[in-house]
Amino acid sequence: MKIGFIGCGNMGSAMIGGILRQGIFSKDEIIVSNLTEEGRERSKKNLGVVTTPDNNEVVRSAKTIVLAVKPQFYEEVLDEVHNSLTADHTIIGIAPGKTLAWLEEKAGLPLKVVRFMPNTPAQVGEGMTAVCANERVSKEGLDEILKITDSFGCTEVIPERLMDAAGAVGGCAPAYVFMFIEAMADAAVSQGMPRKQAYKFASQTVLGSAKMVLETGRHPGDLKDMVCSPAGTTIEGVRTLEKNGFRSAVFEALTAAAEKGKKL
Ligand SMILES: NC(=O)C1=CN([C@@H]2O[C@H](COP(=O)(O)OP(=O)(O)OC[C@H]3O[C@@H](n4cnc5c(N)ncnc54)[C@H](O)[C@@H]3O)[C@@H](O)[C@H]2O)C=CC1
Ligand SMILES: O=C(O)[C@@H]1CCC=N1
Repeated sequence: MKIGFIGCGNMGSAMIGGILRQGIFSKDEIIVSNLTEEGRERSKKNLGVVTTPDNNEVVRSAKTIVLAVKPQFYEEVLDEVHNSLTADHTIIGIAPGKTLAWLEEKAGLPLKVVRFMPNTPAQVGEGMTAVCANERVSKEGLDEILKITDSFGCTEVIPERLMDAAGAVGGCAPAYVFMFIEAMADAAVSQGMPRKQAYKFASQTVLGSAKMVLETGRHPGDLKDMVCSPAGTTIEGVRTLEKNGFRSAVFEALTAAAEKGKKL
């Protein structure tokens, strides 16, 4: 086995999907544990990977271990497996608030520790993942790890102090974007557009706008100005968004998410 996942729900399966698609590891090089029979069956059926109910089996079988359970279960999982961990293991935490130092302390021995902050667009190969690692991870070791995150989208290596910011603008933000898409589509439906078509318009518009920011390198405000004709329709919408505190609402939402990350 090349890599093991303890827990495999939304985020674990999104990451494994990318790893398999890019051929980083094959199905029989990935072992996944899950508490529930249903979860194991889902991983077997959708991903074709090896599954087990035993978290220790994952640690005994693979040297790179991703902790893909909810943050609340990190401590009990590390308690459960710490006797199977060795100095040759690399553990990868993907939960907000679980720092490199905390993970190493709970693992109970000096070992290589990495943090990812991925997001669910990994499922379609368009993830945005932040990565940081402790000093035991060599440059070559980090390069191997980055091949994994690159398989499901873009990666940025960042200092650990920025992980909560990355959690807000990367990990959590798809939820806010989906809310924005849903709200735009609702408005189009209220104007008479069929629901399915409204989702297509809203989603493709978000995708295209994001692509413009990435590909032109132009300031988002500049790109916004390009859309706003004098005395036109768009600027009326901009006025309404400003009146309703759109930017401030987004600012506060990401700040709340980042602050929560610091407390977990
Ligand atoms: N969902 C998201 O958008 C993102 C999630 N994350 C982080 O990823 C981690 C996983 O989140 P999700 O995939 O959303 O959760 P999830 O609930 O979809 O998946 C967790 C899986 O772990 C299994 N599990 C629970 N306790 C277990 C145990 N003791 N041993 C083995 N398996 C166990 C559950 O049955 C479930 O299938 C969390 O720490 C979360 O903070 C990070 C970035 C984005
Ligand atoms: O809400 C959460 O805890 C996870 C972390 C980042 C996105 N989802």
